[in-house]
Amino acid sequence: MSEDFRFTLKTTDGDARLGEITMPRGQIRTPAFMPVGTAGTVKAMYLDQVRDLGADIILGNTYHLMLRPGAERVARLGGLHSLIRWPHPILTDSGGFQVMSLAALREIDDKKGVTFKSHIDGSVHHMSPERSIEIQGLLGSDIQMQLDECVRLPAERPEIEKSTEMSLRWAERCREAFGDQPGKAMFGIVQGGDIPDLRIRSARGLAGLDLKGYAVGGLAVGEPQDVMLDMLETTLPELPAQKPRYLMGVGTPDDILKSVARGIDMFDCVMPTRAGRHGLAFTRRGKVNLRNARHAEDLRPLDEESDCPAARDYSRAYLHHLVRSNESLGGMLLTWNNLHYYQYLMQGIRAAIAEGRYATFMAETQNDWARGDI
Ligand SMILES: Nc1nc2c(CCNCC3CCCC3)c3[nH]c(NCCc4ccccc4)nc3cc2c(=O)[nH]1
Repeated sequence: MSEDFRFTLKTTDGDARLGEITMPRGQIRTPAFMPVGTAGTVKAMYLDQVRDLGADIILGNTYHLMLRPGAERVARLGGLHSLIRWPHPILTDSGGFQVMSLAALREIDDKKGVTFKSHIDGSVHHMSPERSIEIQGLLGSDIQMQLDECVRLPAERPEIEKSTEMSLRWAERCREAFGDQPGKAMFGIVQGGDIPDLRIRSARGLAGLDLKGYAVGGLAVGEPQDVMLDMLETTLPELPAQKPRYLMGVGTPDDILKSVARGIDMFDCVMPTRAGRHGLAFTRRGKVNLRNARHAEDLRPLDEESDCPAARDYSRAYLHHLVRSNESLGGMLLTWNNLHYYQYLMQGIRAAIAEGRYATFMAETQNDWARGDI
C-alpha cells in the first residue's frame, strides 16, 4: 500500500498525455472517464459491473450524501467505500455546483459559504469551505474538490471576476482545512468564465498553492464547444505539467477527444448514465435513439462486434420496446452499453497516445461517428 498520492506522466503525443495516478486504494489510468455515482450508486448499475467495464474511479456526490443519509451517518456506517462496496478510489465534488443546480433558496457569502434549502425536505443547510472538506473527509473521499462557485455563461466580467476571486480564497481555506492527509488529495478548481485573463489569474493563483491536482471548472455550462476548447488552451499552459488536470462535467465523446488533445487527464459526466435512462445509446457508429419508431422491427443488435452483452445480444426492436414501455431493464441495458462505450473510448485513447498515433485515432473515431447508424 503506497502511502502517497503520485501522478506519473508516462508519455505525451502532442498535448495529449498518458499517465497514471497511484493512490492507496488503487491506480487510475489516465486519460480517465469517471462514472458519476450520485447518491452512492451509479444509477441502474451494479458497481462490480462498473468495475468490469474498466472504471478505476467513480464520483460520489457530496450534496446528495450530506442531505441523505448524512455525512456523519456515512462515517458511523464505516465510510462510503465499505457502505457501497467500492474499494477503489472515489472522487467527490464539493457540493457547490450541485447546490446551484438543485437546491432552493440559495445564498452565497464569501465568509460563511453557501446557505441553501434541501430539495428533499426544505431543511436549511450551511456549507462553508471548511465544512465541505469536513464532509468529504467523513465520506472517506480519496480525491476531494475545493468548494467553489461556478458562474453560468453567458455572464458579464464583474460577476465572473468577483466569483473567481472568491473561489481562489476558498481554495486556500480548503487547503488549510484539508491539511496533510497522505494518500489523499485535494484538487483546486480553475474558474474565470470565458475571459482569458481571469482564467490565467485563477490558474496561476491555484498553481501557487502547490496542490496535488487541478480541475478546470466553470465550463460545460452553456458555452459553445469552441469557447470551452479555447479556455482549455488558455488555462492548461498555466498549470503544472506534472499534476493531473480534471475537466469537470465533460462530456460527449467528441468533447472528450478534443479535450484530451489539449491536455486533459480526467473527465466526469452524467451523459452516458442519464442518456441511457432516456433511451439514448452511444455506439462506435454514433448515437442511436431507441425511442425512435424506426427501430421497432430491427432485429440487429446495437453493435454485434462489441464485447458488451447489452450491445451485442439484444435487438434494437427489444430495446425500443423496453424504452417505449419505460421498463427498468431498458435503462439498465442502455446504461451498461453507454458506460461500456465510454470506457472503450478511453482505452482506445490511451492506446493511441501510447503508440504516438492520437491525431489519427481522433480523426478515424470522428469519421466513424459521422458515417452514422449502419
Ligand atoms: N465543483 C464544480 N463542479 C462542476 C461540475 C460538476 C461536475 N460533476 C460532479 C458530479 C458529482 C455528482 C454529480 C455530478 C460541472 N458540471 C458541468 N457541466 C455538466 C454539463 C452537463 C449537464 C447535464 C448533462 C451532461 C452534461 N460543468 C461543471 C462545472 C463545475 C465547477 O465549476 N465546479
